[in-house]
Amino acid sequence: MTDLHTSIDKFQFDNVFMNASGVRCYTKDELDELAQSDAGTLVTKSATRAKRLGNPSPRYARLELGSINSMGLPNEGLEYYLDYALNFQKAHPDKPIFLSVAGLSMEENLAMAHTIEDSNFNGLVEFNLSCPNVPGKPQTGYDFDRTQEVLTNLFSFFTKPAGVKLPPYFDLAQFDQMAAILNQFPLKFVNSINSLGNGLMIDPETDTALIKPKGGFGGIGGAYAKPIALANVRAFSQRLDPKIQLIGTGGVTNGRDAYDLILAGASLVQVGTLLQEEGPAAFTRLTRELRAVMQTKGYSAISDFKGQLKVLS
Ligand SMILES: O=C1NC(=O)NC(C(=O)O)N1
Repeated sequence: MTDLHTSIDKFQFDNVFMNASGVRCYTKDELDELAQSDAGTLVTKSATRAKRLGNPSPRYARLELGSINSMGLPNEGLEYYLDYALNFQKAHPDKPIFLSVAGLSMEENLAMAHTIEDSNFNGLVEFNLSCPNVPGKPQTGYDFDRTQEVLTNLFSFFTKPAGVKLPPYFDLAQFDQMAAILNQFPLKFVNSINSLGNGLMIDPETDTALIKPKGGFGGIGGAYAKPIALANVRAFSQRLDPKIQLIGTGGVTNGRDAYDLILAGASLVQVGTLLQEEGPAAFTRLTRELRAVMQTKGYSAISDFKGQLKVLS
């Protein structure tokens, strides 16, 4: 029987699949649905200190090969998700979960990190450095000096297990530069990628941008993202200290897509657009399909093929 068990640092998960932050994880009810699904764990919607309404609708649209979104970090505020996480870990001590935070400033990120550090949260924290959709706010992950500064300040006091959610990079020199920064810090994981920032799609009937915020600019997810996600996971798995594990996010529509992210080096696989469109039952299908691919290949465990992408010699 194929085993989908995986781990990050000391944390064990009985299944490689989980949601991508922002998808079906805004409310306690949505989070409970994820917890009851076949997913191995879950991550909360990226939190800001205070509750946010986010951008005006329409702010999400399904596309032929994925999705476009400019949600603008709508969320219930950090306390809401921290409260959920503390209750969850009491009820499910054997199921570690992820808490995602996305401060709109250095001060906000550090303030939220202090709140979490001072709490009894015993899961993993995902610092989102890559939201592309807050008007006027650049993606921290594209500013190397700022990233260095945020992580330096953060790890001057933060001791809980943490990682970062990165935007996609498209230049090998950027992989080198970013990996050199990330390797300086006690990160447990790097999650690549967030949506392909600031795409644009058009309604053919009305010649109008599909979504309202930012003149129609928004993050692109789904099948469009797969080759970029594979490259980013692979590039960082080749450059990061082995202590820093990869989470692969982007373009997962079936078991083979998940298998490919694991081949590229991912220890966990996050699902966004597909989960948004198919619901938590997607995890049951993905699990079945990944097991089938593994069986075909003669693998019985994730470790049999993780990071084993071959190249032409
Ligand atoms: O980090 C994010 N990535 C996205 O694609 N969208 C959300 C958002 O807009 O809140 N945030």
